[in-house]
Amino acid sequence: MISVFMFSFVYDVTKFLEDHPGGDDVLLSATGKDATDDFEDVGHSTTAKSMMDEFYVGDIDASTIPSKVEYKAPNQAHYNQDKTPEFIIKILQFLVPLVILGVAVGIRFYTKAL
Ligand code: HEM
Repeated sequence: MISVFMFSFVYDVTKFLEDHPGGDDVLLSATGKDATDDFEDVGHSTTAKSMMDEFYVGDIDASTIPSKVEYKAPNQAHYNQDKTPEFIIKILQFLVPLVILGVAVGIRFYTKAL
């Protein structure tokens, strides 16, 4: 049985797969999850909605729906891949441009003097 869950009801769409105007792939990908939003997003006609009675097999037992699990970011320190202490990186970020600038000014000064 290929069933989709919508509006707190279960529908068996096994026999409808080949006849569904939207194709069988959308029904198959909606199987085993709440397809209410997918169904609503398509903007199914009232004819489509009345057809659903044909495929109704039962109500969803609300007690079996898992409560929504909120994502919690793992509580771990920032991973420093190259193991270089952060303060050295900060000093280098400041020093490297200064050194480049110094070398550039030095070259300019030296070539001008010649
Ligand atoms: C028992 C459940 C369903 C029935 C009876 C049904 C029926 C229909 C019907 C009659 C149409 C033709 C257009 C219309 O009259 O609205 C249609 C189109 C469509 N349906 Fe369903 N449908 C069902 C479930 C679903 C689900 C769960 C999805 C998505 C996961 C879906 C996706 C689509 C798509 C993408 C179209 C094509 C829309 C278009 O080309 O404009 N349907 N369906």
